[in-house]
Amino acid sequence: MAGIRNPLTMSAETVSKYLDMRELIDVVERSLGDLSDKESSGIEQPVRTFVPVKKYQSLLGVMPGYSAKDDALATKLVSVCPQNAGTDIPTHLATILLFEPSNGCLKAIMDGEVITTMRTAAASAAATKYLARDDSKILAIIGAGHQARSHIQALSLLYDFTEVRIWSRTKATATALAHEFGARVCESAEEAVKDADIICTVTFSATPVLQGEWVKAGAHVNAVGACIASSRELSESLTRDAIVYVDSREGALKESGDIIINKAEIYAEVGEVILGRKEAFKHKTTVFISLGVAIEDVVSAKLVYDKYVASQGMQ
Ligand SMILES: NC(=O)C1=CN([C@@H]2O[C@H](COP(=O)(O)OP(=O)(O)OC[C@H]3O[C@@H](n4cnc5c(N)ncnc54)[C@H](O)[C@@H]3O)[C@@H](O)[C@H]2O)C=CC1
Ligand SMILES: O=C([O-])C1=[NH+]CCC1
Repeated sequence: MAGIRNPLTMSAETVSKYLDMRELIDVVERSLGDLSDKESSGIEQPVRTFVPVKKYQSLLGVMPGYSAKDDALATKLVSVCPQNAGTDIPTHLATILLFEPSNGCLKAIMDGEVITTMRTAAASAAATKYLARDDSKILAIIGAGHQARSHIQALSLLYDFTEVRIWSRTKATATALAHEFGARVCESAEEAVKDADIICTVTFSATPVLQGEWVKAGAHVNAVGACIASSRELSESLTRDAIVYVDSREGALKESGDIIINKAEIYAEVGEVILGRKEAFKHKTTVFISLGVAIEDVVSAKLVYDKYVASQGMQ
C-alpha cells in the first residue's frame, strides 16, 4: 500500500492540480450534511484547539477529524498570523497530515493552504446554494484577501452575477482583486452591500464590518472571517433579524463572536438543511456563520490523495 512507512509529501502546486472547485463544492456539501448526522456518518470531530501566541498576536489551530463513512482520518495544523499581512509570508499557513485509519500510518503530508482557501469558499458556496435566492445577481465582498478571491471564484460557478462589488479597508488590494474579476471597487462597505443579493465578509476585523441596516431584506450573508469568541464581523441587529445558520453548533457556541457577543440564536447547522431536516428560508434574510471545521479538510485531503494515487497508478 502506498506510503505506509514513507508518507508522500504533496506541495501546494500538487494539491492545486487535483482540486477542482466544482467537485469540491459537492464534496464539502456532503461533509457538512454528514457532520450534522454523526450517528450515520461516524464523524468524530472535537472542537479545534487554538493555541494563542500572544507575544505575536497569532494562533496555532489544531484540527483533527475522522469520517467513518469516508474512512478518512486527518489533522490540519494551521497558523493564523494577521501580522504577516503585507509581507511575503501568508497570514494563514497550514499543513495537513493524512493517516491510514486501519493502522495509524501517516500516508501524506500535504500543503493545507490551498485546501483551506478553497474548501472554505466551497462551504460558503454550498450554504449559499440552499440559503440565497436562485436569481441572485449582485455579489458584495467585504475584504480583499485569499478568501475574497476564492469566494468570488466559487460563487461565480453557481450564479450569473451582473455585478461583483468589493470593499476593503486597503483600497489597493481591493483594486487589484477587482481587476482580476472585472469587479467594482466601492468606497465603503455600505456602498458595496446596497441591494446586494449575496454578501461575504472575509476580513480579520474584530468589530462589525457589516451593519444590519445596510442589508437588503431577503439577502444572504456568508460571515467567514470571525473565528474566535472575541471577534465579530456582523452587527447585533443583523444576527437578531436574520435567520442564522452555522457549520457546527458546538464550534459556534465556543468560537463565534458573532454568536457569543451578539447573543444570537442559531436556527440550524447548514448540514441539517442539506439533509432536509431544517428549512432553508431562501426568501428571508439569512446568515451563514462559517468557522471552518476539520471534516472539510479531511474530505478534501482524501480527495486530493486518492486522485494523486490513481494518477500515478499506485495502489
Ligand atoms: N471560516 C473559515 O473556515 C476560515 C476563515 N478564515 C478567516 O477569514 C478571514 C480572511 O482570511 P484570508 O482571506 O485568508 O486572509 P488575508 O490575509 O488574505 O485577507 C484578509 C483581509 O482582511 C482585511 N482586514 C484585515 N484586518 C481588517 C480589519 N481590522 N478590518 C477590516 N478588514 C481587515 C485585509 O485588508 C484583507 O483584505 C480571516 O479572518 C481568516 O482567519 C480563513 C480560513 C478559513
Ligand atoms: O478553518 C480554518 O482553517 C480556519 N478558520 C479560521 C482560521 C483558519
